[in-house]
Amino acid sequence: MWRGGSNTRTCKRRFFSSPTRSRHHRPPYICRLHSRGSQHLKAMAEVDHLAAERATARFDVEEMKVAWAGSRHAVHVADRMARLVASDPVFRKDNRTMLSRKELFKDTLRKAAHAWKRIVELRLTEEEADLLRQYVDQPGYVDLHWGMFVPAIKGQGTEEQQHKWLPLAYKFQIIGCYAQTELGHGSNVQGLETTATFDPKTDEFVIHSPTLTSSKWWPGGLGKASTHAVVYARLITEGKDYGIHGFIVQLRSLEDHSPLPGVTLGDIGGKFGSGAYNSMDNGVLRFDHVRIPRDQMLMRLSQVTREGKYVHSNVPKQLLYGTMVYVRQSIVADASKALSRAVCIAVRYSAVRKQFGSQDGGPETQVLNYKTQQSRLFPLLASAYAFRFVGDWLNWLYTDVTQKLEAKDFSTLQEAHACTAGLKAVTTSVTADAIEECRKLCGGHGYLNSSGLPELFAVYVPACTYEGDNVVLLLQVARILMKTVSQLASGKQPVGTMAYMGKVQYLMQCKSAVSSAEDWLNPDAIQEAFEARALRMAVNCAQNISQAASQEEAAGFYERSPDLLEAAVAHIQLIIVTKFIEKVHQEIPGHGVKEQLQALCNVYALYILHKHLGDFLATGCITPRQGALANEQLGKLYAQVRPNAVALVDAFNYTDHYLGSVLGRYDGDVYPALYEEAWKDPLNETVVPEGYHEYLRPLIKQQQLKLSRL
Ligand SMILES: CCCCCCCCCCCCC/C=C/C(=O)SCCNC(=O)CCNC(=O)[C@H](O)C(C)(C)COP(=O)(O)OP(=O)(O)OC[C@H]1O[C@@H](n2cnc3c(N)ncnc32)[C@H](O)[C@@H]1OP(=O)(O)O
Ligand SMILES: Cc1cc2nc3c(=O)[nH]c(=O)nc-3n(C[C@H](O)[C@H](O)[C@H](O)COP(=O)(O)OP(=O)(O)OC[C@H]3O[C@@H](n4cnc5c(N)ncnc54)[C@H](O)[C@@H]3O)c2cc1C
Repeated sequence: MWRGGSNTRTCKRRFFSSPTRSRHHRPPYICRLHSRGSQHLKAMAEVDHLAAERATARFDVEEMKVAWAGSRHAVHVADRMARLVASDPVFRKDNRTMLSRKELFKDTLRKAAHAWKRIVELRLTEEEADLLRQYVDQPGYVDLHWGMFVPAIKGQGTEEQQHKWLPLAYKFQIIGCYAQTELGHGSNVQGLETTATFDPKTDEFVIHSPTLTSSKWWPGGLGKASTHAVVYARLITEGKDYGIHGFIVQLRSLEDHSPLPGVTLGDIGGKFGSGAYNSMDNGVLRFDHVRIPRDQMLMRLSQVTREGKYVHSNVPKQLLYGTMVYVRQSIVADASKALSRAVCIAVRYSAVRKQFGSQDGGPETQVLNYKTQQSRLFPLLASAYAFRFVGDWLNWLYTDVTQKLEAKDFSTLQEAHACTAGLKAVTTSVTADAIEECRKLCGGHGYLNSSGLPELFAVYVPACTYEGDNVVLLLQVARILMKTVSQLASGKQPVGTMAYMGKVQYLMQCKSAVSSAEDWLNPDAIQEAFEARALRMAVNCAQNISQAASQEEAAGFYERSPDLLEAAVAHIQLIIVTKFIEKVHQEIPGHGVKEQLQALCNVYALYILHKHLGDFLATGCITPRQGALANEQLGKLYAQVRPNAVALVDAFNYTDHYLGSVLGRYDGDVYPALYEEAWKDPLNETVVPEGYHEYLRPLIKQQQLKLSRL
């Protein structure tokens, strides 16, 4: 219907020699087809191409929305904020990938200012304001201002410092960022080089970048927007280096935004993908003996007295890393958002897209009906739900640990570190790979910017690196696992998410009782297999490290680090599976909702088991036959998910604006939208492209001349 080949050919001839034309003077063929497209769009606007899919759902979608969002209130607020953003033309984002870097950055400033205006005008609550910013969906300096600068002051500043700085930040009288990473060091925080030397004569710190590699490099919001930063630097007083501490440093004038004396700063340059994270002004910063008052050192954890004496409060020094722990837990929640967006696009489009299957001109097969499509897509759908629930749990853990820390109980600090680091690493790696898989699941159209997937990938993929490189974070988890295994012999009972290791005698020798595919639907069977696999992998690593008797323990750890990574992943996957099982055990209202979540939980667990079958077999937790039965059950579960798939992504409750994808439209009317979108590209502003007269015409003429001479 839309393959108007003959029209196109005629018109191309007609305009071959015409000069460039603006979009407002479209050639008739474009206008004709285009207006047909618009009319069609209008006529079809009320047609729901996915209605048949929605009709097959065997559960109450509205109640699933509640299960996904966490409460009826959460659904309501999110819905209101999403619509507020979607209906406001300032928040338009469909042209983002076509903007130059400068235009994109200015657009980000405009959106941030407009969002703030709306927040103030409408007197939005903190919860509403956070959601509004989320739905604006454009990385920018505000993410770092609210996400790291404010939390760093809250977590590491004294009451007095909070009292002074937070009201300024809350009202945007200052804009802040988090300046930790340097050109030479990011992962190794203790290796940072920037210095903060106390000068008792003036009661000031002198902040200095002694080398090129000590230049701050990467902080978001630093390049162009921030007036202030929390800067991490080596504290030197009385001639002694006391290691890394945080300092509030003003960078730019509050009058004209020019850098203060001794401060050199700018943007570090374009990043991966069009649009995407280029809206963020990641920056470079150097200090040349910049002086700040002593009371701008964040002094909650340790202090420097007027005389220059260093005093460390009686708290673990790792509390300095508290802001990173906070952000890592929020990144897990973000993973489920990014993953669910990609999956929503791929599921809806797979239900619309048809290929093959008809020999006689009858209807073709929806690609969602292909078993291969299901086996690639449904585990990702299940993972989105799994990450959502483990994210909620992690948020609870973080809040609980924070309350304990307030009461000077540091016993759960290690648990918080291991869970935030490990879950951040696993969920971001899976999500980044899954977005790319969703792009492939959408075939050629997935590669178009208008599918929304390239930009989502480009925005998301640095999450595998920022807030801690995923490998570095998993090695932290592995270290804690090794410590826990080594303590088992002394009878110390592990707690929290490590508690299962206390069942070492049983888990090291247990054999799975599964004898049919259905047996794998028993959560106890799944739990036991995952616990045994994780523990056996950790114990194997510990034995291998200790057997390298000639080596220091650290050298053994280094040698075995690839295996340790896998052991850490197994432990984290166990946590995700456990939290999903616990969620499904709760009372969940709504017709069919619990059954669907149960099915997704089983898909998630059995998919991981299938994917990592080598681990399960090598550690002897299950037999090859039991592995085959798990795969058989997985196939049955996919068939169960199939009629519910579209409704399961509808439950994410995303507006078309937030999804930003012509393939993921709620109404499934994909083709006219794709067609319409193509004409918006700046390259289509003229029929004859710029450069034709300089390069194409002479080339063609030259060839014609050569041919005519033959
Ligand atoms: C819908 C889509 C949306 C997408 C999202 C939109 C955009 C959102 C915006 C996001 C913006 C992102 C901005 C990014 C910001 C940043 O990246 S900030 C910089 C982050 N940097 C890092 O994360 C650095 C990583 N490195 C470290 O954390 C540390 O260097 C290290 C690797 C942990 C090592 O630390 P070190 O001090 O050298 O210690 P170790 O010797 O390894 O360990 C000593 C003991 O300390 C314990 N420990 C380590 N860390 C912690 C911690 N955080 N909390 C508690 N305890 C910790 C460790 O276990 C050791 O314990 P013991 O063995 O008992 O001694
Ligand atoms: C988009 C983006 C935004 C950012 N925003 C900020 C910000 O706002 N503020 C800020 O301070 N920083 C920010 N960062 C910096 C970020 O935190 C660091 O890039 C990150 O912590 C990784 O450190 P690195 O770059 O030093 O990587 P490296 O450590 O140099 O990593 C390079 C490679 O070495 C490997 N590696 C490193 N150490 C080990 C080890 N011990 N064992 C095995 N392998 C190892 C890594 O796995 C990786 O493969 C941002 C980065 C990005 C990409």
